Amino acid sequence: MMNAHIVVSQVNKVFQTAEREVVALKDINLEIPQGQFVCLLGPSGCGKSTLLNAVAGFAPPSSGSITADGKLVTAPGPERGMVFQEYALFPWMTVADNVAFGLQIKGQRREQIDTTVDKLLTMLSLQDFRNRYPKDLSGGMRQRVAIARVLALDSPIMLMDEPFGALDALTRRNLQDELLRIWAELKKTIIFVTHSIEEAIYLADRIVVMTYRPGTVKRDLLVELPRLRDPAAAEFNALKRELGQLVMEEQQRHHRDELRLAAVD
Ligand SMILES: Nc1ncnc2c1ncn2[C@@H]1O[C@H](COP(=O)(O)OP(=O)(O)OP(=O)(O)O)[C@@H](O)[C@H]1O
Repeated sequence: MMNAHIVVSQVNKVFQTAEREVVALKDINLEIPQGQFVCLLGPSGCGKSTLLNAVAGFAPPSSGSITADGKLVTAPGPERGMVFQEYALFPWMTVADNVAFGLQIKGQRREQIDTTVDKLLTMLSLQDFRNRYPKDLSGGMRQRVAIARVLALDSPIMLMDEPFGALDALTRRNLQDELLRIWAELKKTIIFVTHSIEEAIYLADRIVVMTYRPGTVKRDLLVELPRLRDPAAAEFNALKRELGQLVMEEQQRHHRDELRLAAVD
């Protein structure tokens, strides 16, 4: 596909530690069209964050290439916004100032910044919290601020590393619904890392299951269920079982690997 929004081509990533070499990514090829919601799924250690960080431009691949909008990724860029699991807010700034920060850096005019900030605070139900500081917010609220901050930059691509991992189930579902609504409205391309099978099926157009060491693509499938999806539906559960089997195989590899390493120590 020539006009894919993100193209990951023959990407490998090797970490060299004192004791050994870890092949975190091996022969990864992905073409992600504009507007697709992709979940990277797999157990701990299978290279999901490594792949996301490579697309973000934080840590380049050892070999292979990544392009976004046809341009080679060599560093972080404004067209790729990143949301981390840790909320990464400035503690000394209010909610509104945190959201405005990136726009100030860009040198936008005050009125324009205020308009954008108001719109985003409304979109994420944060209007009543605009003058609060991060420490006075719940985890869910903080993550809303982190999402608003990335949305302020209006990047066509959003990269999300387990953004809801630390939240309780209800808050998590709430933010998932919010994210789906925003995604449908703004038509962003999203790469979302999770180790939750249910979260991946609930959110994604496409799920890429990864293997553990080396990190390769084990399964790349489209989720055709209509939204909003019902986790209690039979099709949802059939997919959950299928993916559960795949993820479990990799988890067992992880476990065996740890036992083997413990035996060597
Ligand atoms: N800086 C590093 N140096 C050495 N090894 C690393 C480094 N970063 C990651 N790794 C290894 O690369 C592999 C992939 O790690 P990565 O963090 O991408 O996995 P992950 O799927 O995102 O897991 P998690 O869900 O725990 O974050 C792991 O085996 C990890 O130990």
